[in-house]
Amino acid sequence: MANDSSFLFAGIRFDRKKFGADIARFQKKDSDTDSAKISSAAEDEGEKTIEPVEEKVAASTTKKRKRKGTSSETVEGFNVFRSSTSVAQSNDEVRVNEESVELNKKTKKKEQNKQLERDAKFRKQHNIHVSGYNVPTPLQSFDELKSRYNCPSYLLRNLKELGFREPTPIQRQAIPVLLQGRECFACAPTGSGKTLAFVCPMLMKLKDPEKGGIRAVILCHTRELSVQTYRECKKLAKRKKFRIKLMTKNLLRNADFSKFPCDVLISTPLRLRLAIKRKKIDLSRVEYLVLDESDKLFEPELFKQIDSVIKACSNPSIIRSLFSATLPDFVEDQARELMHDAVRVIVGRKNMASETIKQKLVFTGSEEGKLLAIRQSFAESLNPPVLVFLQSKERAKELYSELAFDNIRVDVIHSDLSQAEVVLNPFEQHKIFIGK
Ligand SMILES: Nc1ncnc2c1ncn2[C@@H]1O[C@H](COP(=O)(O)OP(=O)(O)OP(=O)(O)O)[C@@H](O)[C@H]1O
Repeated sequence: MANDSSFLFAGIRFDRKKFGADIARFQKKDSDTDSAKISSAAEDEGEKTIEPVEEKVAASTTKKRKRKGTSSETVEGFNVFRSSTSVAQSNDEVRVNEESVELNKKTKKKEQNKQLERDAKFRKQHNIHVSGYNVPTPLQSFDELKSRYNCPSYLLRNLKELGFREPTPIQRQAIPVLLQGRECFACAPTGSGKTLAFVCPMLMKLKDPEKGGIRAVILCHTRELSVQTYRECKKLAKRKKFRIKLMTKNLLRNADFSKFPCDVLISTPLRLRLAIKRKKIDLSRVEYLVLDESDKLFEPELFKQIDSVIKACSNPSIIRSLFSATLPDFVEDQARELMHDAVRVIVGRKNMASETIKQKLVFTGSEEGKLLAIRQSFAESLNPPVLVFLQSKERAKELYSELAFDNIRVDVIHSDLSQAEVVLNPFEQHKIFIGK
């Protein structure tokens, strides 16, 4: 229609001088008057509005042309087909892209499933049982510490020098779990290498010595165990200047904990609790907390001390781990309350002794029967060195006094004896050693 009207008005001249006042009036009224309004004004005022109409028409034609111009590329001639081809092409491309993404996803999923199967098979082979979300692949060898986790060379060298060729089952699984930054509660038999399973990832996480405060805490339920853990730590950290400290009585009494350069602190719960209460030791920077022999640590008499240590380690990104030879249900319940998204790793069967230890249950009928059975075993089959564990120090003392009069080399160890009185290596002495 606009084109038609432009034809109608073509060639007509408009005397702007003559109709200047009217033009001004119209412009004042509404500068944005649309063509409909102008055309109605043209109807009212006849010739007067011809030029604006012409202008508007021209403008609208230009606009239309412009619009046409913009669309003409796609509408005219072969462009029509070209545009539809390009749309089809881009649709094809999108489809192909989607298909390849889908394929990639499927291949990835397949590969993941295969890896899960391989992991399950490997765990079965090593008697490792895990539960928890997204448990990392167990270690095939210590070399994987380098290839998968970029383990520093000092640590690999130390492992080699200590003669550790292959990781033990607990090490195979607990190390990757902790290196992934996951919390972990682990249960593996006595002597299965649990210490290395938590010290190795701890040293890797700490990377380098730092001065800012205590960064890792290992809690052990007895002084003897804490000394042993301290020694293991020192051996593994050789060639790296980590400040590894053992919380001794002396340290507790004399140290200025406000300036305490320490990367790793090893302590019993009672000493650490005293340091928190009396010396205001700051544990808020601790990134790594290990509860070793956690079944003992969670027993009622130690629980209060553990609780205050756990509360003092207030760093929100702390990684906590529990290691134990047995995992009673009450410990597991407490561990679950304490930890977030933890992985449970059990080697062998839960609460079972090592399969390399032969066990025998002997029915003796009465208390006296026990003594008789022990004497009989010594006479028949048990060759010293032998360790005899008893429930309490009273029972240890009793058995010692009974056996001391027999013709055998026997010694006793319990907490009433001073460190000087304790002979620490019964195996060198070839004795029967009775202890609590
Ligand atoms: N991968 C390994 N290869 C060979 N020996 C190892 C390995 N890991 C640890 N050991 C050694 O095995 C012994 C027992 O290790 P460790 O004391 O850590 O066991 P554990 O599971 O903590 O025992 P416990 O429950 O009595 O504390 C140690 O002498 C340790 O040096």
